[in-house]
Amino acid sequence: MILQSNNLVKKYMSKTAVNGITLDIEAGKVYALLGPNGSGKTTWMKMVAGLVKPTSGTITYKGISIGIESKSKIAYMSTEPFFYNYMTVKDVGKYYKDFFSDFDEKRYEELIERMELSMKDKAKSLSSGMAAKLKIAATMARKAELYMLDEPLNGIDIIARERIITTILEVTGEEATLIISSHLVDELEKIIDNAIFVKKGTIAMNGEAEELRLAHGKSIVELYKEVYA
Ligand SMILES: Nc1ncnc2c1ncn2[C@@H]1O[C@H](COP(=O)(O)OP(=O)(O)OP(=O)(O)O)[C@@H](O)[C@H]1O
Repeated sequence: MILQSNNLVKKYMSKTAVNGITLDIEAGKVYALLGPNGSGKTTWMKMVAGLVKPTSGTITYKGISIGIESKSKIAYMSTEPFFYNYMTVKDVGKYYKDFFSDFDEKRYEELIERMELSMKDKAKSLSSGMAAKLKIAATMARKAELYMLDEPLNGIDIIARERIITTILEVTGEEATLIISSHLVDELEKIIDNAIFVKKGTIAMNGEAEELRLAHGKSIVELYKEVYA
């Protein structure tokens, strides 16, 4: 087990965003973190990334509480923009390199090319889809152990999505662990090992994708519709 979330709770005033999530994440697997808007996916990821403090419960990464050590091994891509308008794509790479010692410039160059972006592009001139690709490239250029991508496919056209998913899987290799949050279930169905269904801050269903399909005689897409109907 690489990551353990034990009865994790996050309350904002009267709002409970995460209401007791217990999860074990295994190394080398690809997880889909599924759920409709407001179900608590982002809040859970932010707690794992060490950006939001849990109200109660514990999270350990390789047996140690989330902190400086885990932050250096976990690459988290938030839904929020992370670069400034005046930056070029190249500047974004430099900016990231300053923050993360595991940032691999060569890998960044390769990713920028695969995303069909140019180092000279100005961040402010990018379309929202291009900016989304840039964010993925910067995150995946880190040689992290665990990648957590919050809604990476949002704003990316349907043709590019499949290619981007393939790129993500190729660049991380077999050993890395991936947690991808999305409501675009059909795009993830083919590539995931495990599916986690989050509903109103709790886990509604969780397991190996193939086992879930066999046990219920349904695809993950069909299960998604059933869980959130
Ligand atoms: N900083 C905050 N202050 C108050 N409430 C918050 C805050 N962050 C999240 N929430 C609330 O917690 C709940 C869970 O939000 P969260 O962003 O984790 O959901 P999500 O599953 O990621 O949704 P989406 O798919 O829309 O991104 C929502 O009801 C949201 O309004």
